[in-house]
Amino acid sequence: MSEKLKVGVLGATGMVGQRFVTLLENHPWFELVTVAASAHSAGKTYEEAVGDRWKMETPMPEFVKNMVVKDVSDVENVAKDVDFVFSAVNMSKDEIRAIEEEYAKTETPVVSNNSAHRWTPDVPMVIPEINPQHYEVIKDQRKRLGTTRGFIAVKPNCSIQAYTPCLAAWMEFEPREVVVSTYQAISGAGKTFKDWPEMIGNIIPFISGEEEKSEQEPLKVFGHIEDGKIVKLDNGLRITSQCIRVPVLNGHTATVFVNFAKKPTKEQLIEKLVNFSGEPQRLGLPHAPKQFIQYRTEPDRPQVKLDVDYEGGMGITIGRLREDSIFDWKFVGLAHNTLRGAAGGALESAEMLKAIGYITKK
Ligand SMILES: N[C@@H](CC=O)C(=O)O
Repeated sequence: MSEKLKVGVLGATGMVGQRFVTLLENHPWFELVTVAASAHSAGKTYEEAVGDRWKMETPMPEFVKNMVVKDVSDVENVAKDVDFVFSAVNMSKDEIRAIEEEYAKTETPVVSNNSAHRWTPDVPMVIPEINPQHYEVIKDQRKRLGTTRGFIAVKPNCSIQAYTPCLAAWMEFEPREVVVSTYQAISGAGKTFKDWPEMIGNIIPFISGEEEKSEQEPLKVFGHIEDGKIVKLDNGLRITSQCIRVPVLNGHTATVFVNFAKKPTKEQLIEKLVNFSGEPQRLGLPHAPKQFIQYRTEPDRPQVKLDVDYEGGMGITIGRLREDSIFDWKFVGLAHNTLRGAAGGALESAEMLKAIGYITKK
């Protein structure tokens, strides 16, 4: 492997930013050289800026402690030293849309965890195992932005990761009506039990904007490119959801009911799940799970404590697939929300973008 690509993390002090920092320690292809955050953190060392707000299970990596945090709004100053950036900035949606475009216009690719650009029609929203073909729209986005190298790519919401891969694996059976309830960990809100003690022994039946994302984002992931824009799937697949915050640190669980146009057998469904793999597996990307979806036959799986870290938090665990009295089939899925569902998913996307030539040395 030639020289590593230099990367910056925008919003490096928040929970997703911390996850990026942790995942980038000793990355074989990428070297973290710049951390950027709000003006309040700028000028401090990373260790000082984070203070007692370090939320990862492992200690802060030594290599980042003395890096001086840059002001994320000082776009030219951040962009000059990096080949691309990960974005986990914490601003209003309008501000995020604007600043991510500013970075792209400095010819710096942006791989974003934020939702702000998910519905920009020429911005690919990719789960690399499912729809890497959507990266082709980057050439149209570059025309709009007037760039030759810079672009924005995003990943979809964490809440969809425990069931969208199943629907992808089962597309030939034509899933139609899907009813989902998600049970979402508190790290999805950037919190631990220390800073959200109200969640101990509690359930909150509302997560702002989450149900719309859970219902609509899979349709863009399953969409196609038409005239330089991604058009969402319109084949009769409809998803309805309820999203609930539960007292779990990491791991979003989903209970799912599905009707199909062509009802498959249980054996067919399981066979499709366990054999589902994509370009990340074929290319052997550093953060690609070897087995993307595991199926557990025990009646009490998936369990957060036993399964959330499957394949380093990048795999999905499915269980309890059984016939339903109203729908065709029902099952339970689990995905790690800050790994597969956030920083890990964005990192796998960046690895894919490098492997297929969209992110290169400046
Ligand atoms: N919006 C999500 C983020 C994913 O982890 C949530 O609140 O859980």
